[in-house]
Amino acid sequence: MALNGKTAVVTGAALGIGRAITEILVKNGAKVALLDVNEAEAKTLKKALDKQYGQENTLFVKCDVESEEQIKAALQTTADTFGGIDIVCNNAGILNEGEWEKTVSINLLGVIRVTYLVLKHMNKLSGGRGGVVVNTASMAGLGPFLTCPAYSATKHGVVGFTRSMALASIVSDYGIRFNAVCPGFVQTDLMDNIPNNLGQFSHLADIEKEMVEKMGTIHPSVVAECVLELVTDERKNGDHLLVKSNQKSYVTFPEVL
Ligand SMILES: NC(=O)C1=CN([C@@H]2O[C@H](COP(=O)(O)OP(=O)(O)OC[C@H]3O[C@@H](n4cnc5c(N)ncnc54)[C@H](O)[C@@H]3O)[C@@H](O)[C@H]2O)C=CC1
Ligand SMILES: CCCCCC(=O)CC\C=C/C=C/C=C/[C@@H](O)[C@@H](O)CCCC(=O)O
Repeated sequence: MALNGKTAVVTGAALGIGRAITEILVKNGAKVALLDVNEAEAKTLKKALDKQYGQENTLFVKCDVESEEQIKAALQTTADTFGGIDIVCNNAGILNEGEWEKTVSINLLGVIRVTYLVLKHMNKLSGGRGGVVVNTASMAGLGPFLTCPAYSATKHGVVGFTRSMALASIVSDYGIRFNAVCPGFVQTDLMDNIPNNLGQFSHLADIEKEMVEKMGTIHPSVVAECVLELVTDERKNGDHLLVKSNQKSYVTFPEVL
C-alpha cells in the first residue's frame, strides 16, 4: 500500500510511539488525524509537522478512547476532512497497575471501541475503501509480565482481538487487514513513569529494572518503522511483529484446531 492520498488515524499520537508513528506516516505521504487527550503536546507536534510538511496534511482532534462519543466525532471529522479513512493505528495506552480498570478501559476496550466504530468508514461492504488496522500490543501480550499482570492481560487481549478481526475480515470480505506490533521496552514517558505505576506490585520494581537491563530498550522510531511495514505490506493480515532491542521477528502462534 502506497501512502500517498491515504488517510490515517493514530490514537495516542501526541507522544512516544504514537508520535513516531504519526511522523513516519506523514513523512511517507499519508494525511494523518492525531487523536489524543494531551492537547498541548498534540498541538506542539502538529505545529512541527505543519512547518515541515504543510498544515493540510494533519488534523488534531482531542479524543479520549474511553469515550464512544468522542471516538465517533473524531472519526467523522477525519472522514469529512480527508474524504475517508484507510489506516488506523490503535496506539493509545497506559500502564498503571494501581488503576488497572482504567488500564483495561484504555488499552483493550479502547482498541475494540475504535475498531468497531471505524468499520463503517473503512468496510468495503458499507462504502468504505478497505485498508489496514495496526494495533500496538506488546511483548507483554505474548507471554507473562509478572510486574504488570493487568497490563499484560490487556495486551494479550489486543493480540487475541487482532487475530480474530483478521479472520473475521477475510470471511466477511471487509477488505481490511488487521495486524499488531509487539515491542519490548521502548524509551517513552510510559516507561519513565513505571516506578510510580506498579500499584500492589511495586515490590517487584527491582525485577523490572533487571528485565530492562537484560533486554535493553528501543527507540520509538524503530517501532514506527515496524508499523510502517505492517501498514504497507499488503500480504500482512493477522500478523504480529515482535520488536526487541536488537531484532524484529514475526510471531508464529500454536495451531489450536
Ligand atoms: N513504552 C514501552 O515500553 C511500550 C509501550 N507499548 C504500548 O505503546 C503504546 C504507546 O505507549 P508509549 O508511547 O510508550 O506511551 P506514552 O505515554 O509516551 O504515550 C501514550 C500516548 O497516549 C495518549 N493517551 C493516553 N490515554 C489516552 C486516552 N484515553 N485516549 C487517547 N489518548 C490517550 C497519551 O496522552 C500519550 O500521548 C501503548 O499502547 C503502550 O502500551 C508497548 C510496548 C512497549
Ligand atoms: C515496565 C515497562 C513496561 C513498558 C510496557 C511494555 O509493554 C514493555 C513490555 C516489555 C517486555 C515484556 C516482556 C515479557 C516477557 C515474557 O512474557 C516473555 O515470555 C515474552 C516472550 C516473547 C517472545 O520472545 O516470543
